Amino acid sequence: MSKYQKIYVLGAGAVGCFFGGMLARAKHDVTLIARVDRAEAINELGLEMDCKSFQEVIKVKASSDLSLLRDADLVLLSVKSPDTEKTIQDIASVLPSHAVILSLQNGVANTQIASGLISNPIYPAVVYVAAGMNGHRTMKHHGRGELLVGSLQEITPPDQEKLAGICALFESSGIPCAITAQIKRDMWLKFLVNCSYNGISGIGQITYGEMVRVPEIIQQIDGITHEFIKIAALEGVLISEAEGREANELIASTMVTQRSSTAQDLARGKKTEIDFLNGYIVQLAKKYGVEVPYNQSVYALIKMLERAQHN
Ligand SMILES: NC(=O)C1=CN([C@@H]2O[C@H](COP(=O)(O)OP(=O)(O)OC[C@H]3O[C@@H](n4cnc5c(N)ncnc54)[C@H](OP(=O)(O)O)[C@@H]3O)[C@@H](O)[C@H]2O)C=CC1
Ligand SMILES: CC(C)(CO)C(=O)C(=O)O
Repeated sequence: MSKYQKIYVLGAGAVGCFFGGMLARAKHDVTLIARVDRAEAINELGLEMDCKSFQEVIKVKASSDLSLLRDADLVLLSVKSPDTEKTIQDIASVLPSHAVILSLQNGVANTQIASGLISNPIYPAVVYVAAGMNGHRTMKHHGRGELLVGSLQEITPPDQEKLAGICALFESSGIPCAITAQIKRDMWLKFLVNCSYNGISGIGQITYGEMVRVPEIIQQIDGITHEFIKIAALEGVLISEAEGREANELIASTMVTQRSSTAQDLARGKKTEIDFLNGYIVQLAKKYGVEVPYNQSVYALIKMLERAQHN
């Protein structure tokens, strides 16, 4: 029997509904924590999973009540990065001390932010899935769906046991999940593709498949990647140009019809995660006295679009 009996998905958006839905489909005890309207819609009619390999309506509990987390064994943190701090503060007094948090978020800062605010064990996951929400109760899957999990510190035997339990839970639900001893590097490799694709997909509101048909966009991606690799090296993460190119190409070929989560935020008039993506690279570049004009341009353009929406 899994040690993670009570699972809460904190942030029932695209990623939360994909992974939470898969766990609920495999009959695990899952509650999606969502905004009120979404929770009502899912409780009333179920979560529709429009996946590459199946289309089903999944019966899963949903609520906007964070006090439910008092009996949590596992929390899948799937709010956007700008919401991490407040969300963790909101659950800090509720969550039992044994509950484990797994961050399913992009970027390389969330686990550290969260662990500074709560004493529960918290692990990062590197998430390769392409998903979006159509309305409140339909999750549209555009490709992949696998996880790498690890610890930002050296993996101790108790960490190993917790991470193995998490992998067993996901594997039992049809989600490939592996423990990696080099999670920092794996997070940076995923972070790279987010810097390459998310902003540009958002600016153009275009899919990855459409993006890579434009030679000038390929040049932009190459420029972003070149700068990114320099900054990663300064942060102690060595990624070769060939690895970077391969990581980028794999996204375009496995998630052809996806628009980035940043594009989805802009389309909804929501603040994006850009400060945690290209903006983070810009911030590090300032610290190291390095120029990153490609990342700076994407960052500035997303900031402009965000501001235009909020004026
Ligand atoms: N979409 C994708 O394909 C992928 C996304 N990711 C990453 O996963 C993370 C989640 O992304 P995604 O699922 O796309 O984001 P979404 O915006 O679709 O989902 C987040 C959801 O959490 C809700 N939320 C935030 N705070 C609370 C709260 N306190 N109580 C209840 N609900 C709350 C948000 O509501 P509201 O919008 O009203 O604030 C939103 O519905 C991000 O870090 C993203 O970068 C990683 C891989 C792929
Ligand atoms: C993998 C990818 C690029 C999928 O869309 C993603 O992480 C995102 O959109 O934020």
